[in-house]
Amino acid sequence: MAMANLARRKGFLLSRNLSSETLKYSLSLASFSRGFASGSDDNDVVVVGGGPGGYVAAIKAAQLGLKTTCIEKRGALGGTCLNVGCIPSKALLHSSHMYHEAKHSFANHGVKFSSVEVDLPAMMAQKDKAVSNLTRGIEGLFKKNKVNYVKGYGKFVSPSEVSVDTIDGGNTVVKGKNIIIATGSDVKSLPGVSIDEKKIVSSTGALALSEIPKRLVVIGAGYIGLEMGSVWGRLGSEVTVVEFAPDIVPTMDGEVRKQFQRTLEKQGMKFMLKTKVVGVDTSGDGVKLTLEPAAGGDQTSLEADVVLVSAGRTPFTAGLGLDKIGVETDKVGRILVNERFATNVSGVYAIGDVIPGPMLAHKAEEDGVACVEYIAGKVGHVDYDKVPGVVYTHPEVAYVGKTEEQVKELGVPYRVGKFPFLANSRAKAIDDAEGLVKILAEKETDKILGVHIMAPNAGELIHEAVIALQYDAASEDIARVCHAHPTMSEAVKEAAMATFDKPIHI
Ligand SMILES: Cc1cc2nc3c(=O)[nH]c(=O)nc-3n(C[C@H](O)[C@H](O)[C@H](O)COP(=O)(O)OP(=O)(O)OC[C@H]3O[C@@H](n4cnc5c(N)ncnc54)[C@H](O)[C@@H]3O)c2cc1C
Ligand SMILES: NC(=O)c1ccc[n+]([C@@H]2O[C@H](COP(=O)([O-])OP(=O)(O)OC[C@H]3O[C@@H](n4cnc5c(N)ncnc54)[C@H](O)[C@@H]3O)[C@@H](O)[C@H]2O)c1
Repeated sequence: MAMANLARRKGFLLSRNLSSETLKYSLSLASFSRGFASGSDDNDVVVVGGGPGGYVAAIKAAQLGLKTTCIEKRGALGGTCLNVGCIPSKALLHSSHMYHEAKHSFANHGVKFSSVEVDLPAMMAQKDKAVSNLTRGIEGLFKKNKVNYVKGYGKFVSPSEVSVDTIDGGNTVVKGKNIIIATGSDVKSLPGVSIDEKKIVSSTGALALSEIPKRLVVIGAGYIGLEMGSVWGRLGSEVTVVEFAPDIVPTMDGEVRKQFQRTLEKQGMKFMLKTKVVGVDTSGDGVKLTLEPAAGGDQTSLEADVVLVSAGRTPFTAGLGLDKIGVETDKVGRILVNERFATNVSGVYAIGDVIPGPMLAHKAEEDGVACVEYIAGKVGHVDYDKVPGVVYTHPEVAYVGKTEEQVKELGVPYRVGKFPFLANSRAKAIDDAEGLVKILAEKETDKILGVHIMAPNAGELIHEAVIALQYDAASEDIARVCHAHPTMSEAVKEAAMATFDKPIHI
């Protein structure tokens, strides 16, 4: 850590003065970097794509004193996450949760209504307002940081030039000494299931349905399927999730996943695991799906009004001209980069969903910052093993580090400490006590290997664990830290106590 800080400070001092000495330093640290602009029209950094990876990289580059342009085709900044992903889905998750609580839980707290109903257009308008405020906010940040913003579709004409078909019908060529590809991802289509965004929708269509479907079939029990299934289930749809694998959310700890599935089932979600969709027929009023066991066998059918395809996402590089400049990709189309986000083509970098690694907004942001720090001759830092994952259902499930299955596979002797929210005073006080904290630690050293939380606010609670893992903390470190009472966070402390010794409250 001390070394990294020293290198950061050194890089900072040098980057304030873009002299030939700076150039030498940055070239020696990042030999693939083509250096910086010196008074010409060329940019030091051009970013293609204005999502969480791209816009954050652009702002950071400008903050480091680099002349920066960001090219974005959709006419709004924020990418998938802000426009059709993280933000609109969380807006609808919150609104639908409020409706569900009002309908099913408020009376338990002594709050009674004569009636409660959904105003779907108002709910959608609230979501759209949140999105447009935030996208405009990023434009404001670009202005504040002097990032040049070009609205249009970019394609490489050479490793240092991007031709942009602008959204107003023109064309311009943007030149850059360093070009960062941050073009993100798109929905993965399934053979024989064509998305029309009406009856068969991707997440984008599922975020903008004009009516509450009576029957919603979700293909894929991953993040999108469970979050969007929860939204429409709370608003009244009968939700059936068809999943090819034997389990929901394959990346989750097995024990937590089982509890999570039971909770979702109690909420009314139905699961058909080890099942594949082999055909869809949209010729009638609704949709008729043909299903088959994943291992093969007799076909069955299932009727739906709307089908959500959420079986993963795929890197998006269409029309970018990667072949023209020879950028290498893997067999699923992800751009291959080294530890400094450099592709095989000198001066061309890639970050976010378009490269291997978790397809998450916060990971894309970290990539973006680290990538431009390297370009500027500084030290960047991203640790993919410590990127938290959160499913924003109710309760939420959040995790960081290894699952128990992964620890077993490593063959490291380990201890497990668990604490249920049923024994947490705050969770009981607010009558929202479903879930647990589970901590895995190395037996010999007590070093924390993984933390898994299912709780109403697990997505917030997990950051204590992320910091602990980042600092190589032991479970005893968390257990001996004073936690405020009454808070949900006390369950993290108690689980840590259960890991290295004994909890108090169970
Ligand atoms: C429904 C949904 C919910 C999600 N929820 C979460 C969540 O809660 N938390 C989380 O961490 N992640 C979430 N994600 C994932 C998250 O959205 C992505 O991981 C993240 O957006 C990736 O950022 P990115 O910058 O790599 O790419 P993107 O956000 O996809 O941005 C890429 C941008 O590049 C632009 N572009 C592409 N090609 C070109 C070109 N040739 N020229 C110009 N512009 C171009 C695109 O228009 C796009 O705006 C969600 C995704 C979906 C679909
Ligand atoms: N809360 C969040 O952070 C959040 C929310 C939404 C999306 N995302 C990101 O977006 C990405 C895409 O989300 P997603 O839910 O589409 O993908 P996912 O990878 O999370 O889940 C896809 C699921 O579909 C299943 N599947 C694959 N092919 C299938 C088939 N033919 N039939 C049935 N099931 C099939 C997989 O086994 C898997 O369980 C995720 O990787 C995630 O990182 C994150």
